[in-house]
Amino acid sequence: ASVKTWLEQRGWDNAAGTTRLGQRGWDNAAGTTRLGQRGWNTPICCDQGRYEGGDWGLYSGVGKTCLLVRFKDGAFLAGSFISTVGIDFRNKVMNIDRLKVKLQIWDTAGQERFRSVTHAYYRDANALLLLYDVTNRTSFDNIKAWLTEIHDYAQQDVVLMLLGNKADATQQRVVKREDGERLAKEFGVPYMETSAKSGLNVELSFTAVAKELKHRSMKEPNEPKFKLQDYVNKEMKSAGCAC
Ligand SMILES: Nc1nc2c(ncn2[C@@H]2O[C@H](COP(=O)(O)OP(=O)(O)OP(=O)(O)O)[C@@H](O)[C@H]2O)c(=O)[nH]1
Repeated sequence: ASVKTWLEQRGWDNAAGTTRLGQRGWDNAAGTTRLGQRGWNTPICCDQGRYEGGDWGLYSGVGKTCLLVRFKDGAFLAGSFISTVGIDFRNKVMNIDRLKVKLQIWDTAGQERFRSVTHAYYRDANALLLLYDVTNRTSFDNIKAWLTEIHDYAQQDVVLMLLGNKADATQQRVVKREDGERLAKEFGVPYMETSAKSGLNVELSFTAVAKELKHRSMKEPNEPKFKLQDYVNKEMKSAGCAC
């Protein structure tokens, strides 16, 4: 969709095509604007999926909350696992291309019993971070079903990223990186492996999504298209990452 269409789909008026980021809910100098309040930029971490038969399974524990806490506070939530109830919100201010941006991030519960709640939220998301757990084959196998679900319910041009989390757990790994890459390629979504425990690619994944959204809203007619996967590859390469 054109930028104009994209903005209109989100209820922004762009008649003159001249409005700028600050007017669109990107954080201002006072740090008071909330993207989420304006229908903006709300990546969700989610892990639900559907078995072939069509029933939903339980996909709790892939590390959504830990990834978010790592991103927001730079820490790893070690110890006992407390499952998210319903939905949780966290805000984080980032600097994107010299602009201060506040993201509102929705952390969804992975348990089946909360599915109707979480379902309602991803329809309004501007971006979705879709997680599986590299130590849990079922969580990976159900990504296809989850992508179908996104196709059916999320906004048509939602920004997507597939993340294989728990990459630090080398001993327990059952899903190869190549499998994740292949699946991402098949569905045309950017992909990388992350670790909430070590911090691997956590900042990068959120930054890449925020950049994509910012580029979409700010795009000048002659500006080249921002390519999320290229950006991610370049950043990983320059960090010397063999991941
Ligand atoms: N080794 C390792 N463990 C992780 C990582 N991320 C999360 N965990 C562990 O996985 C378990 C579940 O993490 P959560 O972040 O609570 O999982 P969740 O996906 O939010 O679960 P729900 O809220 O039930 O949907 C916890 O015991 C974490 O310590 C990671 O990157 N590496």
